[in-house]
Amino acid sequence: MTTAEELAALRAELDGIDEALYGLVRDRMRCIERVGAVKARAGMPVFQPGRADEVERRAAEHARAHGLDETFLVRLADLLMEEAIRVEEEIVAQAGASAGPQNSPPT
Ligand SMILES: C=C(O[C@@H]1C=C(C(=O)O)C=C[C@H]1O)C(=O)O
Repeated sequence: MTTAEELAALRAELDGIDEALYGLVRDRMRCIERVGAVKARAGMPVFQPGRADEVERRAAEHARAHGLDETFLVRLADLLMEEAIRVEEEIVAQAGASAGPQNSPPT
């Protein structure tokens, strides 16, 4: 196999892995939408610091257990949470807007 062929095969493998990874990100975001709907219904704040710490801790633990760089995996978890919070905020805002004036305090 030439170097070019070897690289092409590895890059095709990477493309497949990326597709699988993006599919999991999509699944995570669908789940986040459901979390956002629950929080909107319960009037809970979107950002839950205790849970965010736990997600970071689990990422660090996974990195240590599987020989990945801890800082990298925690950054990845933070990036996923950043997007999750943006989407949840949107869902909560929409739920508030569509609830209409009956949700506002009396004037
Ligand atoms: C998903 C949640 O909401 C936010 C997003 C998180 C995530 O993407 O894992 C974690 C903490 C939260 O602030 C949650 O509260 O569970």
